[in-house]
Amino acid sequence: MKIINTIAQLKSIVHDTKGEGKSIGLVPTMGYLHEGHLALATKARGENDLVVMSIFVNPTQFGPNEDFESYPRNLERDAQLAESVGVDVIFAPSVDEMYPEDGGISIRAGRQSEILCGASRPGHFDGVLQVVAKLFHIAEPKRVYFGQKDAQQVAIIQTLVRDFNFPLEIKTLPIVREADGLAKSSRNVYLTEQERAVVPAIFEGLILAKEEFILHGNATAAIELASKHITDKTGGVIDYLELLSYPDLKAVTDTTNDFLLATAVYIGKTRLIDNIIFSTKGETANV
Ligand SMILES: Nc1ncnc2c1ncn2[C@@H]1O[C@H](COP(=O)(O)OP(=O)(O)OP(=O)(O)O)[C@@H](O)[C@H]1O
Ligand SMILES: CC(C)(CO)[C@@H](O)C(=O)[O-]
Ligand code: BAL
Repeated sequence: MKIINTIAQLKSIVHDTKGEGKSIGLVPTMGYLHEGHLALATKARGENDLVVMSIFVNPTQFGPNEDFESYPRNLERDAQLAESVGVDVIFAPSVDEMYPEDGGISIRAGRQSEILCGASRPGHFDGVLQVVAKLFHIAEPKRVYFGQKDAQQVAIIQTLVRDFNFPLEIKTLPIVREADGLAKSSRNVYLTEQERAVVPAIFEGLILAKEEFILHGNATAAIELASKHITDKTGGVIDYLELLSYPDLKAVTDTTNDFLLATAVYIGKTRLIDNIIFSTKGETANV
């Protein structure tokens, strides 16, 4: 496995790979890898000739009071894990390599970014689109792999690919969870032992809400049930807990087929997100 830091190095590898008629799978990450990331890489390994994983904590998607500086980083550990699942190339550029000067051109995410995480993190999805658009151009992947844990991110990137005609396929994988249901996240390392013990209640709350909604069709009651469960059990502060149609992220109607039940919860200073995507019959939907 190669670890490279410059765009020129990656472009050269891409040029050679494409010249041989081989396919490239891209797994964009911010590093500090866990089984969620490794599931994406494993899937990519099975479907592409060359697997490129980017590891880049992208400053343009963090707000001024967010955790850009403290976000966990450990390239050595990440490299071992990535190699163990067959990643061929880690692309780990510096901030200067990706953004050579201030005041360049940015992308503005559309309607789907005005709600959920986009409402509490203004500009976040503009930054995500900026970096993924660059990665798509640099790595020229045939397939790009994202986790459903960031369901709003997937929906917005699908819109980017459609509206800007990127010649690639977005592949989405289900959320990988700890044994007690907590969604795996690099930010879980921020949790104290006491916080870690109570956070499975976030997923429990989502399940309660989903079951309530499937049984009675009352979104407000479902959300109240989940909010109460999560607040009572974790002592956290709910940033949002909403039921929307997926992937268009609009208010649900009688004709909605796939639902996104999504939440963000502050546990102390740590902001955790989780969601369930399901169909009218309650089955987990393919996204
Ligand atoms: N538990 C998970 N299951 C499946 N995919 C995941 C999971 N966690 C992250 N991913 C996916 O991995 C990719 C990289 O995500 P990222 O590096 O931000 O990891 P993360 O653990 O979500 O970090 P954090 O939530 O702390 O920002 C994204 O496509 C994301 O959706
Ligand atoms: C897609 C991504 C790597 C862009 O920085 C990031 O938002 C993430 O890790 O989900
Ligand atoms: N996976 C989402 C990246 C972020 O929180 O900025």
